[in-house]
Amino acid sequence: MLRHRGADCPKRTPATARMQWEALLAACQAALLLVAVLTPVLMGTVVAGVYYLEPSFRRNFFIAKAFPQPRGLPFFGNLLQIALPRDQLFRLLRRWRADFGSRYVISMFYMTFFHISEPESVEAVLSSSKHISKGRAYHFLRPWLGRGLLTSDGQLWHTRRKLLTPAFHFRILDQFSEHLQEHASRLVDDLAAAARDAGKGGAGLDVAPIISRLTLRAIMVTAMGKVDFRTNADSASQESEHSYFEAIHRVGAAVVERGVQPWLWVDPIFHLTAFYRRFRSDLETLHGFTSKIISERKSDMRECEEGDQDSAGKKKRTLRPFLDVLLAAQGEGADLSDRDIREEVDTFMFEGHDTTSVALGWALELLGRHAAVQDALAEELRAAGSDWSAVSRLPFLDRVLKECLRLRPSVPFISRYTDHDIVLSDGKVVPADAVVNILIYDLHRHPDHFPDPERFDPDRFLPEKEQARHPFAYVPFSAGPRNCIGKRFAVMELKLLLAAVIRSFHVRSGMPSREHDMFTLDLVLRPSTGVFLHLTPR
Ligand code: HEM
Repeated sequence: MLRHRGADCPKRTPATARMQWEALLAACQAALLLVAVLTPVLMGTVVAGVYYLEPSFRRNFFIAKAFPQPRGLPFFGNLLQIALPRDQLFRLLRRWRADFGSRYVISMFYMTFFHISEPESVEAVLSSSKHISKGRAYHFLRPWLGRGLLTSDGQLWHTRRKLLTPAFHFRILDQFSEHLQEHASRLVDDLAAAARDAGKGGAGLDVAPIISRLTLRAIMVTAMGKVDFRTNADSASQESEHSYFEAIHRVGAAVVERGVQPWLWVDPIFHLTAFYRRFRSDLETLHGFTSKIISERKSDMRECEEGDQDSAGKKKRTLRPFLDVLLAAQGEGADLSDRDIREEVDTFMFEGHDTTSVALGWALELLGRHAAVQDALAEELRAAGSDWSAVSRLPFLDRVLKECLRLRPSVPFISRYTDHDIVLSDGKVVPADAVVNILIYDLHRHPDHFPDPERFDPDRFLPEKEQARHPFAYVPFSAGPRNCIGKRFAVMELKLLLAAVIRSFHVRSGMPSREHDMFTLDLVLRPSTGVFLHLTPR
């Protein structure tokens, strides 16, 4: 039976309404009080739990007190200071170097990070065969690069490094010089065409995408054996190259942004974000691009297999380029799955083109600010002629390139986990199990080792000056057992490309004059907007 609702309800007088309102307020206050009491208790429990479970956090926290630290908040540490866009973050790191020196720490929650940029500590970390595990930032590269040479450690890293080192032997590099010279001429043609289209006005031409395209093709033709890229790529290939670059830029940015937002370190939380959906689709693009390179090379190799045997039908022992080394090792039964090979190809495609691309862009930009150095270099190149082996030995070109990589190191920071305590000469200790970030950008500006550090002066690398300097004051390719495996390749490529461009153009910079405003924090020293140059044919 239906009843009329109003019949049973007590009448709502102003007094009952006030009482209900007060009860509601009291309930809210109680709830707020509960939250206020419980939150610190909960946070305290988490912190205490982590400290209890992980004694190294506790130990490092106290040891770090000997180092200067930017003032942060209790519990959060410096977290809120680093929650910045990446270009501002780049400048913040420079300010911290100016304010706190070349050894300081920052913290986030219970974690401490040691920032170093002076040769003694850098040597202690890099020269050791013990501190070879990579820091936390590299974990975020794993979905992309897996356990390739850059991100792996332990026995796996040792085995792969041994397998791949011969792929960068100087005899192999000699074979590459012809390909690289072809690419150098192509770069000059592409720049000339783009400069004509861009005209003379404005900030000039953004050379970064043109150089990236060229260095990507150079690594594909040489290390990956993709010889069809010697000729002009068709429009489908150009489109997939373009998507590859865009995906690399976004994934690099995502890795840095994840690194400064600790809540995104937890995979299940990261996977809930829109950020992750974009990241996953970029990974598909990157992995699709490299898988195609591998499958094409596999079928090319099957076709060439017979030519690989001597007259007695035995396999010839030859030095092979990078991808062939991996595929041959797999064919001979090495413990290398298809996925392992793809992870190495992803690693070398990225390291092998993005580093050289930013290095060349920044070298041209620096020369575009220093006309006298540029003219002296052009004169040395003119006198040398076009023979590659002569170019590789030119002393001024060598010094110019070194100075460019000092001021604009392609890899501005690297990171390690320490294996054991490192006692520094002043008695301070960098403890075991700590994350040490080596700020190469700041190291190369240490005023004790590079007086008037912002001045562009290739003569800092005259032989007598180099010999007098601390060997770990200048490490653009890192140093010690985990140094850059592609250093010789990179130097050869950069010398050839730089020589070709300077022989063909007068270069003038179109960038803002304030140095640190041009960069954004990334895996490589990426420009915030582009690398703008005015190019005039010589
Ligand atoms: C200007 C060019 C380059 C610069 C400045 C550079 C710099 C570096 C640095 C600083 C590291 C150490 C990274 C770390 O410790 O986290 C490194 C490692 C590495 N580089 Fe390069 N690199 C360049 C070009 C290349 C090229 C052309 C290749 C490949 C063809 C390459 C492949 C690698 C690989 C695979 C590693 C990891 C090595 C290992 O951990 O054993 N790099 N590079």
